[in-house]
Amino acid sequence: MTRPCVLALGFFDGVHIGHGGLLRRTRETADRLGVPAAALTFDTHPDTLVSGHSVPLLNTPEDRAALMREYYGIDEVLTLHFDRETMTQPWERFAEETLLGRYHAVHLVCGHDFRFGDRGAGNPEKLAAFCAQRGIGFDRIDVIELDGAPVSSTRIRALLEAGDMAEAVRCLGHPHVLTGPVVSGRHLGRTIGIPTANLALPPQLLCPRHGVYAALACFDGRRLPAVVNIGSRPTVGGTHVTVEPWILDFDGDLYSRTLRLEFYTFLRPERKFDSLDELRAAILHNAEQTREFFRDR
Ligand SMILES: Cc1cc2nc3c(=O)[nH]c(=O)nc-3n(C[C@H](O)[C@H](O)[C@H](O)COP(=O)(O)O)c2cc1C
Ligand SMILES: Nc1ncnc2c1ncn2[C@@H]1O[C@H](COP(=O)(O)OP(=O)(O)OP(=O)(O)O)[C@@H](O)[C@H]1O
Repeated sequence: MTRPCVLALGFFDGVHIGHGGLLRRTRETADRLGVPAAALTFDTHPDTLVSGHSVPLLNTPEDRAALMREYYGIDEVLTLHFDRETMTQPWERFAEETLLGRYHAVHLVCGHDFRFGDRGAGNPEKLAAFCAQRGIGFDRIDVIELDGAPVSSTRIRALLEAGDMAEAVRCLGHPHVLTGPVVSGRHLGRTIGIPTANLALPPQLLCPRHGVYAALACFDGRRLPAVVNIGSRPTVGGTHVTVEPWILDFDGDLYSRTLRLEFYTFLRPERKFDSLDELRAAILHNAEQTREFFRDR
């Protein structure tokens, strides 16, 4: 960032409705000050280094940035490298050198529980005092709850692992997004009249519960209903997990193209069927459910 900006602070995995309050305030303040609205995120989830366990993420960095732009009009998403040095930096130094020095923030926005710097010593109260001393604007956004509990990336990860896509979508405020290149499958789908595109699941991403979902497939400015299987395809002896959409009302080649899937609801768990005929009948039924789901939307 080379110009002054209003800067939202956090990681923003999922870009959920809790983040939304903060990002909306960032956009409004930027408009008032006549500067760009920016959001900070990291290339690695801080908890991966802090706790030593990798955090399976809801979005790739590209999708995270796209969602912040699309839904909240954020102009610039700043992805900072997170390593041991970032983790052990005293909070004042991070605020001074990175937020103000490198990114030229003239106004900072963070959430109620934002922690940063060595041992998480930086918090909204300290940041408010730091900003007041330097004549920098500051907002701390109150927690946003749904059904009596805070919305968080952790809550949404648990919902996806349990297959509760519809509830995850309520917390997100938009469909769950997965974007990736279309890779080659075994071309068995075509032989049962169900051509599917295979999407490679980026390695750091969380895999939702194995099963069948109603989604929209987005490519070339089109948005078409798709019925998607996530799983290892036990009926045909699959070995690894794939994300396989059957894009309804589409006939064409998508190999090596980039496809964005927008997931809305879970239809059923993945199963090992006794025959390909049974599998085919189940998929046709799921396709009908998907058409029905999107009929009035
Ligand atoms: C909507 C949908 C639902 C599916 N459900 C299952 C399932 O429950 N069990 C299973 O073993 N495979 C399931 N599959 C995967 C199929 O076995 C797979 O699409 C087919 O074998 C083609 O694989 P290929 O792309 O490698 O050619 C499903 C696929 C789709 C598109
Ligand atoms: N429900 C919420 N209401 C208001 N602000 C939120 C909410 N959830 C997160 N924030 C704020 O949004 C920013 C980004 O949040 P961040 O992605 O770091 O956490 P999170 O969504 O709570 O995820 P986690 O579950 O990993 O803690 C932070 O400043 C955080 O305080």
